[in-house]
Amino acid sequence: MVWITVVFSCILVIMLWHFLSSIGLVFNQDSEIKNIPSIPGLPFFGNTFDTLSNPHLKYQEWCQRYGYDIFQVRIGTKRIVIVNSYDSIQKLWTENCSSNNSRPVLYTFHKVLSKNALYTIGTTPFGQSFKRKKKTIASHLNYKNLYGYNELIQRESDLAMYRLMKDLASNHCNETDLLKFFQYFHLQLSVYMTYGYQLDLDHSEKELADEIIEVENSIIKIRSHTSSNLQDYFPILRYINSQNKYKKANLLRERRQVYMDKFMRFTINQMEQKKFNEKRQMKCGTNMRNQQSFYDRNMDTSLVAHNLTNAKLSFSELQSICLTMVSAGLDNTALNLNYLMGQFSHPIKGPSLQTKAVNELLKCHGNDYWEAWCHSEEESNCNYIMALIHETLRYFTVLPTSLPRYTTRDIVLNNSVVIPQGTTLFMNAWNGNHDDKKFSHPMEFDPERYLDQEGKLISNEKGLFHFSFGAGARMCSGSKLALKEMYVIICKMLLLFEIGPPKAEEMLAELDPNKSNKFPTSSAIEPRKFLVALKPRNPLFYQGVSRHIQQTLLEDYKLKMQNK
Ligand code: HEM
Repeated sequence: MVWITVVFSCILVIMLWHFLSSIGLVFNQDSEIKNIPSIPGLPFFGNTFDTLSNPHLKYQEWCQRYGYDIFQVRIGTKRIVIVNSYDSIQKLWTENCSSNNSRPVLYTFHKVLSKNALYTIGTTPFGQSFKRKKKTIASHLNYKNLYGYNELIQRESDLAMYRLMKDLASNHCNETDLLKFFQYFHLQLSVYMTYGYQLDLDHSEKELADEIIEVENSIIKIRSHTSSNLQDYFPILRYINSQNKYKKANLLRERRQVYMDKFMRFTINQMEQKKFNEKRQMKCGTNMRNQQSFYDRNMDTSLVAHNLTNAKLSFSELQSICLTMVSAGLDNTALNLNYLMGQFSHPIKGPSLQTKAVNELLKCHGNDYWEAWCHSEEESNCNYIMALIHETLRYFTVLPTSLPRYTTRDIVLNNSVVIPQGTTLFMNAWNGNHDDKKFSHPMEFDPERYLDQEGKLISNEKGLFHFSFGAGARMCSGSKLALKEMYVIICKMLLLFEIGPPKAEEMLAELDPNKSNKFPTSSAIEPRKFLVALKPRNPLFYQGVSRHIQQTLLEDYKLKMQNK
């Protein structure tokens, strides 16, 4: 009798197991890829627990411990190939760029957070829609188009600097955390470039800017490759406490929708208003142009205005591009700039870095502070500043595991190993950027590594100095904008300020990105808060800049804000 019950129970368990796996509730594990070493892990969980926090460091450790440069891990049901060394990343990402040009579709992000398929370009799987979106953003952010934004970048950076000077004066304190300041600058620029919308950061819209920064930052955390999204890898978790789990994601989506709709409505209204004004002008012969601010006159160049009238895109594709423009560089650009300010503020190495940078910058502009101030947005012609930027991007590696890739064809490595179509690849950008076969003393911050003996920026045939913007077909589309923003802001910060350490030692920047990472489970490195002390480098020039901005830009800016 007992044995009948046992057999019957076994059959029931097997049937239940079969049924649950068929609906994806239990283990439906990807099979091991042949000839690629596997890192030993636990039954059922695989390597999940080892990779929840600072995964790039774990991958680096495995690379050293097992001597494999490319290996596979298993996170729950999914196999992931991790690529670690500079050479292998370059080979896989650039030489096989048409085979690894997609992104994995993940349950939480693509099916829960991004209802209505509204996700950024960086998370869009390969296909016709992706191609249309990528082409549009690439042409908006290419050198030629960005050149047209020089005047805007000049104005916005001047106004941002003026705001900083005013804040320092009104707080009667020369110590500050610059992260928000850089985020505001990027946000104001990208919102205008996207929608022709000028955020009023001095008055009513500071809260709106803070809301955008907070929501976008929280979404980045939800998007972490593994740790916060275990339900992507363990389907059964999707059914446990699902209401609560997705509440936060849904709330963020709704909050995001509010400002995205606000900006879009604004541009559509402005375009209609413009048509109406043009008709009126034709009828009455009045010229409205003189009463318009710089921002009104140039709003036609915005991405939305341009693509609403030359529509090759669907409306949801246009929204997806807008989302990318608002969110993609907001943290990345600001965090890199802030990290460099931390390097500058360091009591030992910081002063010599700054002196060299200021001298080299002035040399490019006939040793004239004003020339350097007024022309920094036109050409990024100071090699040393460019080297500083690339070293910051390399050393800090804000996205240490980059963005995941998904293979659309088989990739054959060394004529023997096949990475099959449909495999997820992670780039260990941290390891590639700190690979001592490519970068000598990789854990030293040394901008000179990017300069040749004559002090010129080392040219790299493929423009690949590091992997901080990714590589290959899905490389960052905003890299030129990010470089330009960083260049202008670094020049202006250095011309205005000597950047020093704060009084309190505990508020000094920690320069090892891994030691200061506030969120080791997130996909981006975000250092803990630190302060820098700012002192006018050249007090006469400092006063002059303040007067110049008041006289030349503030009137126009106020006109725009009054007309809003
Ligand atoms: C310092 C600032 C930035 C860093 C470090 C950065 C980094 C990255 C990285 C690592 C990727 C993934 C690349 C790959 O898979 O190979 C990426 C993708 C992307 N980035 Fe950036 N980014 C920055 C700024 C920006 C800005 C300012 C924009 C636009 C306004 C932008 C737009 C994009 C887009 C559209 C993609 C997706 C490309 C694709 O999937 O084809 N990024 N970025």
